Amino acid sequence: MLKVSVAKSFEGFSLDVAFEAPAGVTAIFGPSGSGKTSIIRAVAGVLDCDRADISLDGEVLSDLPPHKRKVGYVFQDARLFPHMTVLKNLRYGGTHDEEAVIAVLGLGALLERYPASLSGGEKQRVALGRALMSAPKVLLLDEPLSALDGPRKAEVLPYLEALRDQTSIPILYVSHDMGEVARMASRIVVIDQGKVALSGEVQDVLADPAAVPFVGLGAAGAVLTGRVVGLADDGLTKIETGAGALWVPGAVGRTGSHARVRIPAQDVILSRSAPKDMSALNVLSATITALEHGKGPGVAVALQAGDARLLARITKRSCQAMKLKDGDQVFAILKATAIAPSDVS
Ligand SMILES: Nc1ncnc2c1ncn2[C@@H]1O[C@H](COP(=O)(O)OP(=O)(O)OP(=O)(O)O)[C@@H](O)[C@H]1O
Repeated sequence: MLKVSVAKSFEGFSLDVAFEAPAGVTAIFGPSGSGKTSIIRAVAGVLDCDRADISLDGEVLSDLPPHKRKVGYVFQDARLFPHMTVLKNLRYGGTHDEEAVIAVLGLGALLERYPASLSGGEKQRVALGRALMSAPKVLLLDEPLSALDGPRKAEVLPYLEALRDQTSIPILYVSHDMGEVARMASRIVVIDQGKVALSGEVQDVLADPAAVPFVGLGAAGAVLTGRVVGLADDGLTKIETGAGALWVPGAVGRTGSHARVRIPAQDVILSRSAPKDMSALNVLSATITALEHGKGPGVAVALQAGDARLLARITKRSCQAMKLKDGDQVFAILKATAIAPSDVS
């Protein structure tokens, strides 16, 4: 377990946060300038803090200089040495588990190449490999995909997921992109103006109506976990989740594999009665557990569907017309095509 408690004042900005990150991915999410990079720099030991209590499995890191902390740090840009081959860049980090690292990041065919000949996604994979070969006990990823375009991101994400699944160290993952967070992270720490606004399991935090003001309307929404049942002839995949069965577009994973599906709050429609003669394929029976009226025209509606939580964002007008209140039974309707392939993993 990584325990972080740090404070630092700059002119006009002060950071004061405390959170814990177990093995696996903890996302550090927040708007630009909220203090995410400062947190990462504090853990790495390169920010001179006013207060720093950082420990890993009981061992105090904050007293150690950066090179003794055993942290791997990957930045937005790969920062590779241009005059060294990929292999030499990797070995600059160390030689820990070299074969396994090269395999998990798919670097075998790139080893003799120089950074100038690599795509942005390939460079980031090398930067990840270099960090891993130093045998880190903590991995710090500061927006590792933000400099990449959509297709490059999509190319690197599966490698990041494989890395996540094969390592058992805490990974702090800074990102602005909730789709990425929902895919990669099991926990999230939401930072707002240098403070922890919310933290916890991704499923719980994102389905919490109180998260909407912090994560933004577009990012709010549930993350459901489930198992792939199979691909139908018409190109839709069935996923059995705690909230019920969902149909999502395209071929998604092997039958029996684990899947996560992000359901953005703004893509959920509510109905009092079971819809008939309607094109939407995904209709989940749910109970309202909370209603949070925003400052604008919207209401965030928290729902319990089976053993999963969902979040819907509807208008105040609809909420009044339907007379919705806590404890009401409703149907949550989700159009299959609204589930983007990148939101399923
Ligand atoms: N060395 C410094 N001197 C003065 N102010 C600083 C310094 N480092 C960071 N800050 C300020 O601290 C605040 C938080 O910066 P930080 O880079 O941690 O935010 P962030 O959430 O990572 O932002 P972004 O998403 O844009 O990278 C900003 O207002 C920034 O200007």
